[in-house]
Amino acid sequence: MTTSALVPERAASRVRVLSIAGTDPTGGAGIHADLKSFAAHGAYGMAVVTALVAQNSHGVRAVHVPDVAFLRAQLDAVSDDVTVDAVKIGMLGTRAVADEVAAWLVRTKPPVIVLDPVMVATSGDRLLDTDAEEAVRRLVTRAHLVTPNLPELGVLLGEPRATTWPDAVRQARRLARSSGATVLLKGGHLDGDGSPDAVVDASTVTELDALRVATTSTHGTGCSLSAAVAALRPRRPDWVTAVREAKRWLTGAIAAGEALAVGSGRGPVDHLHHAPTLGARPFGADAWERAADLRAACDDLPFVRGLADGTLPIERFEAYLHQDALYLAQYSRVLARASQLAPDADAQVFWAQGSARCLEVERHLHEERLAGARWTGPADRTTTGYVDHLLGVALTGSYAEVVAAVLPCYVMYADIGARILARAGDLTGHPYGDWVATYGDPAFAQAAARATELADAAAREVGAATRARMLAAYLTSCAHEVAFFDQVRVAEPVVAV
Ligand SMILES: Nc1ncnc2c1ncn2[C@@H]1O[C@H](COP(=O)(O)OP(=O)(O)O)[C@@H](O)[C@H]1O
Ligand SMILES: Cc1ncc(COP(=O)(O)O)c(N)n1
Repeated sequence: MTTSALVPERAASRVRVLSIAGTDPTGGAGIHADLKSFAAHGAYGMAVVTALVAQNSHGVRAVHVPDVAFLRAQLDAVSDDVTVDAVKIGMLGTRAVADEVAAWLVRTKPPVIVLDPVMVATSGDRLLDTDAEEAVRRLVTRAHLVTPNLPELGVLLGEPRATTWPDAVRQARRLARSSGATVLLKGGHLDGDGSPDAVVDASTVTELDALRVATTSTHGTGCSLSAAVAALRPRRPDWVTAVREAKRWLTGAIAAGEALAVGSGRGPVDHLHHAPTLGARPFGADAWERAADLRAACDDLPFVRGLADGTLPIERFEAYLHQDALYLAQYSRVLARASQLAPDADAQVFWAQGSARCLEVERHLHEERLAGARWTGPADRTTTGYVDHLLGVALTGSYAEVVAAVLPCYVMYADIGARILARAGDLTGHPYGDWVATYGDPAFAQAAARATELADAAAREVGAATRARMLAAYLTSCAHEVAFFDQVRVAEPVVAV
């Protein structure tokens, strides 16, 4: 008696799908690709190994097929314990393996069986013994969907490989009629601008067009597609719906494959291309690197150099401080907005304290440095430009976008402050020592690090579109920071608006 007979069947939150296939230690094809494909479609993946394959993006080096008794033990270990909603069969290797899998299918009768009749890898290496072809033909009659490429279709029918798409579709019809399986005919091996596939059964042909992606990242495409279809089918009404969805996903995965930088031959596809924020670098580090040019531009500004060595004329410094005070009064409102939108009490407190601190600094600047009627003018164009950007994000953006927009003011000042402090050395007698000490202070660096952490956390909660808006808001703020440091050489006296 199996344990499954003792335990009542529970409703499953995810489709439980099993891959029976060979391995690829570089993760592009075989069970490794299948498991990624299952996960990419929200299914719970399992795998039984038919053959161990030493391969990479250049080709197959060696194949080891374990004894079929061990294969049977793996298969039974799964089916004795787990309800299998769908099975995907890939590389079988030998006739004995194909027959063992067929016998297991007869014993367990999985409700969805997808057979990828793997014979030759993209690299040209054989993955199926010639004397196993007949056993695979028999297996086709036990499958619900079979997914041959053009050469495999020819072998399954005992006919030459089709050279045109209409010929291939006719062959697929013959296979569907003779086997009773639905055929997913794959057109990846055709020449031309398209890479069409077709779902063919005894009475209907549904063609699915797709553009051919100009790439060498096609290792494991057949594995990934058949696995995706197997994962989807239990929760889709028919084969055409499941295949259409899987193919759209695969075309995107092929297009994103090269960016993975895996291997120097025919590389794998990116199974997770549709979830670009999954595994992405933390927002703060990513945005910081993308702003490298803007940050570098800051270092060469006469204002920054003059601040560091103390040669900046005092009127210019005061003009800057006056604009800074006007800026801080508005920046404080945007930090208060971040506090208002914050997802938890810790974040709410951090932004509220930041908001209050801005107002304190602004008051302090006026009292200490800008006493007298001279510095009462309005905000200039550079200041209003920055403030308008921040207030715009605060008005229409989500918490994550507001946090991204305010972040550069923390991190760029902490960075510049620390570097000016290092360059200035001893601040005794330095005309701008108080300013340098404020932003070079480790406490300010700590606040910048905490603001970055909160931006990282916010970015983890959002989708790709919002993350892109976060990045845009951040980089716009960085550009405004550069302009702000540069304003002293642009206009003197400051132009009021
Ligand atoms: N360059 C490409 N651009 C877009 N789709 C492709 C490309 N190459 C293959 N495909 C698609 O990948 C899937 C696998 O196709 P194919 O290469 O024919 O099978 P196999 O990987 O089994 O040899 C099919 O859906 C096919 O249309
Ligand atoms: C274990 C295993 N199974 C299948 C393939 C075919 O892969 P491709 O889709 O590149 O032809 C492979 N290379 N390795």
